[in-house]
Amino acid sequence: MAEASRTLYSTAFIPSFSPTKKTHEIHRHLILPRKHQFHCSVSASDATKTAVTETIPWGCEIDSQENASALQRWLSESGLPPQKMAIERVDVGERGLVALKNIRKGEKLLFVPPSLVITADSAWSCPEAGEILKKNSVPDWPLLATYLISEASLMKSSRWSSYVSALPRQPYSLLYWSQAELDRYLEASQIRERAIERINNVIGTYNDLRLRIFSKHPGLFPEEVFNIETFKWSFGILFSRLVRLPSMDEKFALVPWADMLNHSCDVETFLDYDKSSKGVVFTTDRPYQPGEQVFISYGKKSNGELLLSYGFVPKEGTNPSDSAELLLSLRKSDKCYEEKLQLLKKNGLSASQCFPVKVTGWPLELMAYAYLAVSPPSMRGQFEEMAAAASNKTTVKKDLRYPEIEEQALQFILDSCETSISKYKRFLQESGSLDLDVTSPKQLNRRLFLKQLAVDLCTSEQRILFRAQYILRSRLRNMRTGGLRALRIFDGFRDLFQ
Ligand SMILES: C[S@@+](CC[C@H](N)C(=O)[O-])C[C@H]1O[C@@H](n2cnc3c(N)ncnc32)[C@H](O)[C@@H]1O
Repeated sequence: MAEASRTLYSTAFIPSFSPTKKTHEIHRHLILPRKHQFHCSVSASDATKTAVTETIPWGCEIDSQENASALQRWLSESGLPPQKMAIERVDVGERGLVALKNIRKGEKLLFVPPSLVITADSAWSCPEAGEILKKNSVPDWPLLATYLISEASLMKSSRWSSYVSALPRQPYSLLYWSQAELDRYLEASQIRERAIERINNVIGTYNDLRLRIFSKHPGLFPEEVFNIETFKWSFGILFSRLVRLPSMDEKFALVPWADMLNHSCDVETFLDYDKSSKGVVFTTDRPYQPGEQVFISYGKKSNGELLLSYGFVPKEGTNPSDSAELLLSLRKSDKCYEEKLQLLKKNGLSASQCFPVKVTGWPLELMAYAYLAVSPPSMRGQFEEMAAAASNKTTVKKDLRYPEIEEQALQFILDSCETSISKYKRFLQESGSLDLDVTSPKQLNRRLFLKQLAVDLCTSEQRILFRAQYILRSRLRNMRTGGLRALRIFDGFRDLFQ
């Protein structure tokens, strides 16, 4: 868990946006107050999706060099200092920043001035609209989403016009997958649930704004402009480009130019505000030669999280922060089911809970949950401490040990792991052996592109679960053979005493 908080501190791009997420990740990002959320069904049918791309008049094709060059010109004219990088077409991420000169390890780059950064405090081209949102205490994420739509709709009369024109018209993220696509391709992965939750959050946020604000000021927020399709676009942009700047009071920001940097799992550097140079910078943690693409880290995220927010999956085995969510559930047949459930709820958990498993192991919370799930009624006195240790919201002692039920707990985790592996196996067998090395949906049709992403994700998650399965089986084998040996010795003693 300490790892999780450290991870989030160093996170540059911060897309997470799921207040009801059933996982052990600490939320440091802004989330909408629950009372402002509505539960709507996901309606992103194929037809809707086509409509999205057709009705969003802003932005460009994700690989457009022309719009990127115009952005570069406008930024230079608007105060961006001369750069050691330029936007170019790249192999990883379509467009990216490429070194023009030798860049040393430890060098500060970018220096984007605050005047070129979009935050919740930025001036609105239509100030009345901004004032109404602020009067209604709209939090940063929905405020920035509305700001982006408002500025985009003003086209050339917005000062951000060149920036908006260079943004992707359809950002890659699971927000743009239909319910049918999520069901078909991500059935085995817990990321499917997170995507549905996120889509519902975006729809709920939009509905809330519409009811509370837009419908009361139709002149300022006409539905032709402020609708669910445009909100999906603006949230897609925020999920894939918004950063939190630790040294700028943790402010959320869109940083033109800096947001052309792609992610690499091999680097750890992230964007921040540099008080001495008064600009947004990052410090390279490796050297680059002219022509090489320069990367930053979007944070220590699993492949599933990268797909969820950014729409890509790193190559198998290249992401040291990768994890697979393992779902554990209380058994309905458990005599103490209700009692255990109440204690879980008290600790913010539920009857089914996901825990992140890595190739290097699993969190102590997962083991505590497993102990609780298998403990007999005679251990009632320990239920409370087990439930508390299973939660990442408490600071209680987590490293619990109950030797009398350890074997059952490990078997319980193994069973859940194998149930999950069988789902991945089924999906991967049915999808055949795709290996298309796809970097752009333009190269292929959408169906194949999404399928390849899903195959890449499921292969990497399955690999992690295979590793967990191996460890669990070995431990159980050792326990059982150790137990047998002890029994045999005991039998020998018994013979002696008879
Ligand atoms: C902050 S933007 C980076 C600039 C982006 N390439 C562009 O042309 O606008 C994030 C998006 O870049 C792409 N991207 C970033 N890192 C990537 C990677 N390692 N592999 C594939 N795509 C990547 C994804 O489409 C992601 O949603």
